[in-house]
Amino acid sequence: MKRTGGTDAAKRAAGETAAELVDDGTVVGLGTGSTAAFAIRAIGRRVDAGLDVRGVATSFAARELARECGIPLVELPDVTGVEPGDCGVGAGIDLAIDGADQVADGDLIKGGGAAHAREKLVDDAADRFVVVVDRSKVTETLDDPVPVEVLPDARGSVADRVADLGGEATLRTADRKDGPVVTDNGNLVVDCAFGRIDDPDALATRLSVLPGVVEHGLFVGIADEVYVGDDGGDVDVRWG
Ligand SMILES: O=C[C@H](O)[C@H](O)[C@H](O)COP(=O)(O)O
Repeated sequence: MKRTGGTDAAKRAAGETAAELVDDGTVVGLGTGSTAAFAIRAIGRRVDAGLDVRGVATSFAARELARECGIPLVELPDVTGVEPGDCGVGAGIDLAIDGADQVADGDLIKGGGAAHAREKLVDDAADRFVVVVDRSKVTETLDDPVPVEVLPDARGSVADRVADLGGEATLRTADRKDGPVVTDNGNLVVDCAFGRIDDPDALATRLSVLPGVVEHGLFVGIADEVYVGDDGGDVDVRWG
């Protein structure tokens, strides 16, 4: 679920500071959401000024924004290898910059924009994954609902299994669409409320093995640093 407390000034500070980390001649993972968008626009301005970079988009929305900003794009298999037995021989992703919905002790909940499956692929493949958030996202423990992308036919069975785990699943719908939200991958999202998540790693493992789950929004042990922006334009680097 999206937290709406953060200001644009704080998001801009985090996103634009992280965009300065992009080195010439590298491949950068381009995150999804309003905070990552500040980073994408800043990278676009650096490309205009001569930066040589290739981007790997984490969603349809990130791809459209990167195109608009003039960032040359490649697909994930182009940089990770695509032939059988060839995985990992490509250039790889040097740096990924992406937002989050909640951060506690360096672990994340993502997927407020239903993009977490591809985000996890790209962010995890990066040598360095930098998260960009405003202060409203940082909490002591994770306790927001966890977005879970499911195969459409599995929405009921996953909801039942989530209940067995002590959670409550709600099929995500959108304000301006009849019916459920459909992800970029053609799947559905159930938001699973567990209350306070004391052991995110254990919950991540339990969710991953449920039949029909494509990907969940718990990012445990994946982030290298979290750039936390505030309204005054300062950025605090945590868990680095
Ligand atoms: O699916 C969407 C992503 O995980 C976003 O990175 C996340 O929702 C944060 O977005 P925002 O920066 O707009 O709060």
